[in-house]
Amino acid sequence: MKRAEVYILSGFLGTGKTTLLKQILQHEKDRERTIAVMMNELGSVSIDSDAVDTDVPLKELLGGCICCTIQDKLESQLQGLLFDHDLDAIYIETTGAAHPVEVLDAVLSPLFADKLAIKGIITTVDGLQWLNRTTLDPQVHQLLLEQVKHADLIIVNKSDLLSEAELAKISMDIQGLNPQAKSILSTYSKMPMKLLEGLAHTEKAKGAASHVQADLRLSTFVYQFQGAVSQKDFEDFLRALPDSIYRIKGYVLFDHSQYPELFQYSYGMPLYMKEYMKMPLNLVFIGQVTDWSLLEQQLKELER
Ligand SMILES: Nc1nc2c(ncn2[C@@H]2O[C@H](COP(=O)(O)OP(=O)(O)OP(=O)(O)O)[C@@H](O)[C@H]2O)c(=O)[nH]1
Repeated sequence: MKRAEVYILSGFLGTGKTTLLKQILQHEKDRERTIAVMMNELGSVSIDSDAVDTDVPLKELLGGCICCTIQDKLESQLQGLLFDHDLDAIYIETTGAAHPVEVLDAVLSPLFADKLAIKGIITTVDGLQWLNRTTLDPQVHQLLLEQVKHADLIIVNKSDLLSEAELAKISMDIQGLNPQAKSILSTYSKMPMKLLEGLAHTEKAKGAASHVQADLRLSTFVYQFQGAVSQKDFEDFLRALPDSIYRIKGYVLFDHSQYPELFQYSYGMPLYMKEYMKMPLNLVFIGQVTDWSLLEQQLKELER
């Protein structure tokens, strides 16, 4: 089954996300791929939707951030897109206020996570703002750092407004924060499109060796249980998990029940909610993990 590639465009307000999206859409048009766009804006009126041609399915999520207030809306819109179109890729432009972990969390609903292939997070940075970042509100400053730390590709934009020395300083800062990501200097968010095609978020996570230096980038993993497991064994498995796993959610069927439970786990805290119907037994993981194969093995053993 073809999975729709998912690209998340992150970056603070006004850093060049829409400018980037326009170029990507042109590139996808040239490649004749079927794509959809989701745009999230905090306000109740869409500002950037003109950037998207009318022949590209576009879902707008207005009036809140996908990572918090309008998660449910995102889930139903994504499900609608997947149902109505045979998509090659989905581009999600987030609000500048979105945290990358929360965006991934919002996108990966256990109902359809197995139909998506998360390809990566592309973060745009306004070079001048980056240099002056310590003058920002501390929370905004922290968010800027998180958006860079968790990116797979970083576009240091608006380089026309900076000197060579300033550009060198920014590149050093950014590579220091996230040495694994590719970072490029750009004006008007221009980038070689082969970088986009080279992004491989999940695949990279599967293939890499586990002993390499801790990877700051996020990766995701979806496991599908074939049947029921013991609750005690499942809880033992949870207790042994490393801190680098931020989030798990999905449906787990225990051998003493008829229907699965909705399972939520964030930063070490598990929560169960009874369901009263059959649900796909998908478990979605989000973390800073370079090799999910050990975890996959442990999950398989729970089913024995
Ligand atoms: N000087 C200069 N301006 C740029 C560059 N890239 C983008 N801009 C301008 O910066 C402004 C913001 O760009 P957008 O692409 O709308 O940024 P955004 O991240 O989508 O903004 P939000 O949707 O508000 O979060 C626009 O007026 C762009 O024309 C650049 O490299 N240099």
